[in-house]
Amino acid sequence: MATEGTNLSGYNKALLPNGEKFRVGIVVSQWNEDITSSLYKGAFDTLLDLGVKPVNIIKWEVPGSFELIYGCKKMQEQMVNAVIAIGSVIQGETKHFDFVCDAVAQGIKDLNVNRETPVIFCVLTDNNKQQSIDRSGGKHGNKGVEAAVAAVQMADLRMKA
Ligand SMILES: Nc1c(NC[C@H](O)[C@H](O)[C@H](O)CO)[nH]c(=O)[nH]c1=O
Ligand SMILES: CC(=O)[C@@H](O)COP(=O)(O)O
Repeated sequence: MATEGTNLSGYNKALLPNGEKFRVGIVVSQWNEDITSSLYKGAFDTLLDLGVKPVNIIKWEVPGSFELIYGCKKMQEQMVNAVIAIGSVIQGETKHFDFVCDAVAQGIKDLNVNRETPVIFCVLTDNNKQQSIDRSGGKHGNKGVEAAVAAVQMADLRMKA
């Protein structure tokens, strides 16, 4: 199902684990900062709503989405239960978009495969700015909210597994 017709901000708190015991690291790209700051706010506010304590949310910034790979790798070493990677990649004139998106997706996949701390993929890969706006607090909701819910669920899974 595409994002169209769903809402990225919808969740049922009663069906989710309590986040009070979790520490969550969030690595945020500075490219398209208007978009990534909205994604971060959605994630931060949702983590608090799910019981994560403010002192247990660690935020780092990196230059661009490509650097999320390295930033998340180092965040995994910070004794956190989950990591959220936040970025916004928007198609330009060249194939650079394809290489950045593929590299980041593969790099974050590798961090999940090769290490124990789950890394949540909260990277928008949009054809244009309006699609990014629609998915970071616009008509389709906020992917940062979706990412925070996934982070708490995966932290809980890791603790049980
Ligand atoms: N065009 C976008 C970029 N490009 C920058 C790269 O992510 C990287 O920082 C650079 O190639 C140096 O290694 N990054 C985004 O996050 N979003 C874009 O739209
Ligand atoms: C995703 C990118 O790197 C892209 O926005 C850069 O734009 P361009 O392809 O026009 O150089």
